[in-house]
Amino acid sequence: MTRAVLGIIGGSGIYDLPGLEGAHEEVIKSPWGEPSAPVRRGAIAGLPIVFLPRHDKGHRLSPSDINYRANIDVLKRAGVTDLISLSACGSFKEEMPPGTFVLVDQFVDRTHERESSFFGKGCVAHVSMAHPVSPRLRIHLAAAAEAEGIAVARGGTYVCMEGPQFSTYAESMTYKALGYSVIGMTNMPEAKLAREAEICYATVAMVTDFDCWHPDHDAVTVQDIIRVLTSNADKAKALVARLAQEFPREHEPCPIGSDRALDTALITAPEARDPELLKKLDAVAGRILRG
Ligand SMILES: CSC[C@H]1O[C@H](OP(=O)(O)O)[C@H](O)[C@@H]1O
Ligand SMILES: Nc1ncnc2[nH]cnc12
Repeated sequence: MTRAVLGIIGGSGIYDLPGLEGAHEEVIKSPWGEPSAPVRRGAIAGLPIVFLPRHDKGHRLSPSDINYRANIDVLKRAGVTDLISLSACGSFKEEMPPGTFVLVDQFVDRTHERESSFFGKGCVAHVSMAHPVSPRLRIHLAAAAEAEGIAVARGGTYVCMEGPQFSTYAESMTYKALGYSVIGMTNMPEAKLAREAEICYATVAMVTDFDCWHPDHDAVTVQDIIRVLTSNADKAKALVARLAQEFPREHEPCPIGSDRALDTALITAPEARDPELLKKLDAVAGRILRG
């Protein structure tokens, strides 16, 4: 049995997690470079929690400047088994207005300027991303949201754009026509890297705006987003507190195998592997490489 450690990545408006018992900062070194910030470790209702603000305090980092590999690597080193991303997003659905928390179950990756894999030359791996979100985490999140009286949508597709500019009207209309639910700039490659690191991942996509497609709403601005962020952030913190109270203390095996994703992914023959890359993979792929 593995002890559950819940990781929380705070997005826009969530730079701290108040209420962490015994909270302390920990600087964790990563061979993948600088993470966004030191992690903040503590507990809620006795459940170990590791918090990382992806834009750092003061929102210093833009989505394209975040070192997603270092972030996931340090969370893995910190022992995180289950990871929740708290993210602001725009909505393409009338029935998902600002204030709605969308428990997305799919992602579309339209980013193009980010390192999106731990693997590559000297150790090639292809993990499945067919089902990118842990169904178990979504169930726990839905129960916690219900208990807190938070309006949730159970399922939806999050399209991740590169940014930092918001979408054009044509892009927004296209995403809407394609049936996507929400848009943001950060959950890819984060979700892919979590899968490679065998960490179960789920997103709470917290709607702040209708992007720019809605005939009755102006095109989104950061000022509009900030107005909604504060109340979303308060609800998110209540959600996390409730989730932690109810969360199983032993990591539950993932029904879709997110926590064993590398069992079927490595293709490079042992004798063709690059020792330098293997060293960097010590945390992410240690389970499978050490055998
Ligand atoms: C401040 S609006 C745009 C910004 O907000 C979202 O960030 P996060 O996912 O970290 O909450 C969105 O992805 C953009 O990065
Ligand atoms: N409309 C939008 N597009 C991209 N990222 C966002 N984050 C919050 N709202 C957004």
